[in-house]
Amino acid sequence: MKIKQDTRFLIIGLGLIGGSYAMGLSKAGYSVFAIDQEQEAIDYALEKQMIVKGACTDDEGTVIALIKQADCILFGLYPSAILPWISRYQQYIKSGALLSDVSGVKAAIVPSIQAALRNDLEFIGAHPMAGKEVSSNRFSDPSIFKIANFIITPTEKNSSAAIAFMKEFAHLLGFHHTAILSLQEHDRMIGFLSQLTHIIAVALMNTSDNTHLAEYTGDSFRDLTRIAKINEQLWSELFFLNKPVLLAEIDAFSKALASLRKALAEDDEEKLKELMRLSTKRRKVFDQKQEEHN
Ligand SMILES: O=C(O)C(=O)C[C@]1(C(=O)O)C=C[C@@H](O)C=C1
Repeated sequence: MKIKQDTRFLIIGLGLIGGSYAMGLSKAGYSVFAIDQEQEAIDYALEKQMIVKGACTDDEGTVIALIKQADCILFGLYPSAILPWISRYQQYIKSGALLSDVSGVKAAIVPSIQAALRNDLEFIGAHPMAGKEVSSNRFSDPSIFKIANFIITPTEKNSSAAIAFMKEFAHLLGFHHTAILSLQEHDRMIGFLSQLTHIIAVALMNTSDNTHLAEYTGDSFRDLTRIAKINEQLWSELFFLNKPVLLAEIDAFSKALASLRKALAEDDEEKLKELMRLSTKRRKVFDQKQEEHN
């Protein structure tokens, strides 16, 4: 299984990431097709030449025709919507096709998808670590992948050919770096790196009604709360699907916050400075690793 110039990609769900995949693949010369529940998303993708052909979910005849000719199907759907889609439509998928997703959680969804899939098809999880604080394919922009990491989460059900295909896919979309993680490693990593950060941004924004402070703010508040403008449907689903990991991360964060509070309340200047030196040291190592990466 290799990406060939005539490989036909079908994107299910033309949101920000689905749309950015479509745009990037089309720009690289591939034939991209799409299915979305909104006719408006299809029309926009056609107008911007992100896809060759598209179908709205209720146009059953065209949907089935597009599924039948696809070599690679990419789900830009919410995680919980993938399995029902597969149950309904896998009967039409071409034998040997590869399926993948963009979901921010893996252990809760990948094993059940793989178990439900026909034996002549293969599903491999993937997570593009890129996004914006807006949804809709109107904001599609494949340049968001340029500085981004791409994570592939194979299981024992995946072939080395499928892993190679996804690596090549990440390369052709311009991802900066590709990593391989198990489903559990992925979910532990994402619980801290992405989910806890969204929780903190929401909590910070909700600490008080701070909207009148817009005319005074500097970068610190702006940077820390950019992601507080959040899609509650998607993110509540992601949080519940990774609940034990996220609860543990929230507890660890609360502990870190409590030690800062304690040092301040007890006028323990040395402790306060020690905590700041620790964060500075860790952030410097993080910066260094990012630079080595670039
Ligand atoms: O940059 C943002 O707005 C993001 O939220 C991107 C982000 C992240 O948390 O870093 C969010 C979700 C994706 O699954 C991957 C990356």
